[in-house]
Amino acid sequence: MRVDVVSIFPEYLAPLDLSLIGRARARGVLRLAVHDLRTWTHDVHRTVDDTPYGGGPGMVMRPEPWGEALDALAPADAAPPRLLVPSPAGAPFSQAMAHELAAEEHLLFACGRYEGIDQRVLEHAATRMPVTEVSLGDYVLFGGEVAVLVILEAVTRLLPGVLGNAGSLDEESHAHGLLEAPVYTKPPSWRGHEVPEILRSGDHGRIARWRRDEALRRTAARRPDMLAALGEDLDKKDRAAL
Ligand SMILES: NC(=S)c1ccno1
Repeated sequence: MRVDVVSIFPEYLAPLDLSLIGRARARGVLRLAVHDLRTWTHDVHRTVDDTPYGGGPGMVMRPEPWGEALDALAPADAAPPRLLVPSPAGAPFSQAMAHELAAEEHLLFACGRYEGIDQRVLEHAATRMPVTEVSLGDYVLFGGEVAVLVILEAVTRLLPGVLGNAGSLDEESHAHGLLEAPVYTKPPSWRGHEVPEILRSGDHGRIARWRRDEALRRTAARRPDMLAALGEDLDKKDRAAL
């Protein structure tokens, strides 16, 4: 997978050199490049923003640098990337979207700052590539860079060969519409707290059932919306756990 990130603070993306993402890059599983938007400015002050039409507080990111950046990174003679623009006004990011993005060949992230990017940049981009405004949640950040770190971590870990134990993906939260069950390791007793006996029984059938029941109970308590979405997918044993 190829990923390009455009930002006025490329150093914000430095964590993408670390840990499992850094290793995926070193192995060529992820070909990632971070670009400074000011590369595509031409004035002495390398200006990327201006006052908003219609008045109001703050500044808006000018369309010209963005237009040239997208022309350079998504040339008309190449397969178009999927353009992702982190924004509080975006569609909610989810594990399902992470899986969708993990199947893409080329992702292009545009990190907005100030009051945002001139809307015509997204409108023009949409004439030649898929554009998705995406939100991590109902809150406002200084810009899109932190959201890119989160999204890229969620996506990269789904790429083949990145996680040492791909089985981890099967039981984790949101893998099958439920929150994951609690996990335990040695010692069996710790400060008066015991590991559930079932997990030390060696009975893998009963252990699997216990984990499913715990996941159902946790989901019912913390995310009833997720449980409701499962609807008919719950069988009699599932309903008995609730
Ligand atoms: N909620 C998100 S993703 C965001 C981006 C910029 N500000 O908030």
